[in-house]
Amino acid sequence: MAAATTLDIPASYYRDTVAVVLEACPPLEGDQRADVCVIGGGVTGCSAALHLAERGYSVHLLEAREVGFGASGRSGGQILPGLGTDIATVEHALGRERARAIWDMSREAVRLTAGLVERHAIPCDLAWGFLHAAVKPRHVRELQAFQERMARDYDYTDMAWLEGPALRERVVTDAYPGALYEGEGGHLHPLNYTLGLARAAQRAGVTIHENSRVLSIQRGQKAKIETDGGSVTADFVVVAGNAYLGGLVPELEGRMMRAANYMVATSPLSEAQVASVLPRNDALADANFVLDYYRLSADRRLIYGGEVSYDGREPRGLRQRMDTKIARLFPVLEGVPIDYRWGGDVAITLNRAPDFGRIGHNLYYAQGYSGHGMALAGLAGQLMSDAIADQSERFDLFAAMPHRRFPGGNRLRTPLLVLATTFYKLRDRL
Ligand SMILES: Cc1cc2nc3c(=O)[nH]c(=O)nc-3n(C[C@H](O)[C@H](O)[C@H](O)COP(=O)(O)OP(=O)(O)OC[C@H]3O[C@@H](n4cnc5c(N)ncnc54)[C@H](O)[C@@H]3O)c2cc1C
Repeated sequence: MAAATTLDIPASYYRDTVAVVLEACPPLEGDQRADVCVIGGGVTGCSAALHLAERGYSVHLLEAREVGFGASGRSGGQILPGLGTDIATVEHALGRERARAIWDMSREAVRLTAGLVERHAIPCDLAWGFLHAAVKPRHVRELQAFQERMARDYDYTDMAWLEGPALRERVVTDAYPGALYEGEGGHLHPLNYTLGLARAAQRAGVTIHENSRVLSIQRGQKAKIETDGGSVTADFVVVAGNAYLGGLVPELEGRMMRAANYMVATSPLSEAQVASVLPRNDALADANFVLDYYRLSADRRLIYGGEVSYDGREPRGLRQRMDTKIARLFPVLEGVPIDYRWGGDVAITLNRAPDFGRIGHNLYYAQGYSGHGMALAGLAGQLMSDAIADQSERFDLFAAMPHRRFPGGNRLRTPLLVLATTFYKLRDRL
């Protein structure tokens, strides 16, 4: 019998529209044994667990709170090719050939997402179409150069530059001088997607324990992963705690910064309002460094994200600012109530490329997607599963990306990031 877990996720539109019920996920008790212990029940951890179980490994997944508690259950739900960083950063670090392989895998990540949704019949409202919108003339030049370069060097041609009436057919506002349309991008209900992966993992034989925060990992030929209720002894460990990991793995501290990002969901829009906002149901992100992004939900709410905070506290006047932004973009939505607002933590690396790696011979991790992990996290899970099964070539390609620690240690890291982001916010205004 399926038993519903109590979703201990901060109030959000996603939480109120959960459509996937997991088998019971009781807290870990006693001393257990598994081939692999996965730490973290977001997309990274659930995908790793699912792919490992499909390869025949016995897997225990330990989640500190509830599956989807982290970024995966709170995200904007946009699934996009590419990385959180510019492809030029990858080329600079690894050369054109490896950058090309990584770009191709980022596209594969989107296809993998769609494949998982289909194969496991995950009810997550997957829809296609994405607009990368210029806010100022500098963005127009940058996006057009990007389109040209990706077609020339990466055979990525599924993009169209839109402006004027062609753009207004997709987003009905005068705010953008132009936008790059990508047919390969799309959006979904991120919490239902994450829960759907977890349910598929359970069906493949994974044991999931919620309310089971890992407190320590004793390293060794076999690792012992401990919670306050029990332990799992495993040949391999997959660390998928991302922004929520804390100091569990000292080697990972300082390799990413945690920043909160905020979202609101309006009341459901009328058909007429939808036609005056996003008539083709695309997702959109603007080209600012501190970007705004939005899409429609299946029940026609505008799900709008933006605004950052580094101290975990909601920025003052958040709701008012979101209201103003929405009304400025779409005057037709002025006065439409905001029914929900919530926040979640994003893990940002210094170069904004994802950070994959192996510590010792048996601990794997993937983190720091820098706000671009909805599709990549699924691929990361699959690549960690491949690597554990001795097929590490593709995982190693990502792991080759060099990462520096944030300067300043624990005390100075946050102020430095705030300074850097303030600089980019100012730049966004130019
Ligand atoms: C508001 C917001 C909007 C976003 N929008 C987008 C978007 O539109 N498109 C996009 O591509 N990306 C977006 N992202 C980023 C994307 O959601 C993440 O990159 C992705 O979900 C990361 O998945 P994950 O599984 O690695 O981490 P998470 O989903 O954060 O999962 C980590 C899990 O590990 C658990 N955990 C941590 N430590 C422990 C421990 N010690 N023991 C046990 N469990 C532990 C946590 O409780 C958590 O559930 C957004 C993020 C946020 C916060």
